[in-house]
Amino acid sequence: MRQIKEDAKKIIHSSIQRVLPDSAVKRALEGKTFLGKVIVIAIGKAAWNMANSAEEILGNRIEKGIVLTKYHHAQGDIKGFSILEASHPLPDENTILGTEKIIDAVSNLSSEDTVIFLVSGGGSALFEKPAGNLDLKDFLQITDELLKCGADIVEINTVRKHLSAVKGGKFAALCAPAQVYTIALSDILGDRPDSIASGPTCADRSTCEEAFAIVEKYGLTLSGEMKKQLSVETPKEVPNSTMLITGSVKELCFAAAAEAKALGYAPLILSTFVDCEAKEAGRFLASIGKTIQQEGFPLKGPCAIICGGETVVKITGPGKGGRNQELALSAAASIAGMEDIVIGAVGSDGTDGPTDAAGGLVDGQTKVILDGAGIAIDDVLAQNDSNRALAIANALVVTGPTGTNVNDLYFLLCK
Ligand SMILES: Nc1ncnc2c1ncn2[C@@H]1O[C@H](COP(=O)(O)OP(=O)(O)OP(=O)(O)O)[C@@H](O)[C@H]1O
Ligand SMILES: O=C(O)[C@H](O)CO
Repeated sequence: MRQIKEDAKKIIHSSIQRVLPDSAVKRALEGKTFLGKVIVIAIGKAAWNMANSAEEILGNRIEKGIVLTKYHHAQGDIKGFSILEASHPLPDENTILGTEKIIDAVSNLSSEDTVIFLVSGGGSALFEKPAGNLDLKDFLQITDELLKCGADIVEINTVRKHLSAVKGGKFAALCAPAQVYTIALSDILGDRPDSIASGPTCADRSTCEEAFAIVEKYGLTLSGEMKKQLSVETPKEVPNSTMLITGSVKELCFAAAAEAKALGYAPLILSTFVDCEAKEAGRFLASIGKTIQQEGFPLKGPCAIICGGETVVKITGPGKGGRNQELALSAAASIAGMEDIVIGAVGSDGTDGPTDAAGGLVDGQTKVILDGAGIAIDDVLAQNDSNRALAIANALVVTGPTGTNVNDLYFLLCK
């Protein structure tokens, strides 16, 4: 059992290392020529790594650079860059201050100048200036409601784009007449460009009508000013902007499969679009493990079933946890007592919900340990308290900020 867990840890570590954005950003910039001034703006959880790679390629060509990332995600100074940090997943004053500095840096440019925009997931919370007369308080309220209601990220961002002065293509308009070249690391299933960090430089495909439908679907609270801003349509064309997507959950799954194979497990990538409730995904993955061990298909052990995605959680309790921890804990209930099986769920960014863990790694003993401690998994899930339970069962995965952000990896290893 110990070996299979060690193998699972290697798969987590190696797959995340292989999807760091560094070499992809370098490839995207190598050999490119820019006429006028070059301003580099990097936002999101992977902003520091992306900016650092841009600096290695462009060096003194960069007139000004700004990184705006999550607290504790910057890894030091980068020559020519201001390094700013702010709160995630809920914005704070530093979000708005940082965003204003970025707007200043791209104001008064000419049509010969270029803004290189390096964008990664987390950018929606980190890069924000409220539209119209909205303020930070309004954003805290609506973001909190959106994150707790069970809406998926495309829905969440449809609402945020209409309330923001920089999302949904509006940042590209602020850069005009300069050209904007966006290099994006995708944490959106299917890589819809205008949803990645709410598409600050993309023509927005979402509409006011869709935003109001989401408000109604989840019963969100709107002030008068929010209703007014939600009725203002986002740009449907951004002629000064081009975009390249350099990485996504697909690469994370391929990397996990390669490492599993190297460790002697026959890999099968089952889905890169898992978007159901976290606890349902956990039970489903466990059911595949049972099928393998009892029926011998779709693979015979040793094998690895690999999925990527972003599940949702409807927060109903006061506990502490995250999507991946909830998935892993739910899987633990279903594989209780089984041998030679582990199930892992991790966020590639290294943070799962408002916790210090990246996710969970469980086996047949996890529930046994929790039973022994008098902890019932169903109660924990009802309280959304997966972090505490997995800590007690020694089943947390802790990586710290990884420097990348391409959704979540779910896998099972079976012998
Ligand atoms: N107690 C909890 N249990 C389970 N999930 C939680 C809990 N508290 C918050 N969450 C979930 O955590 C998510 C936010 O945290 P996280 O940073 O992991 O999201 P993210 O998708 O990586 O963010 P981004 O897309 O902006 O990079 C929300 O979807 C929220 O539903
Ligand atoms: O920041 C965001 O909006 C999410 O991470 C999706 O990119």
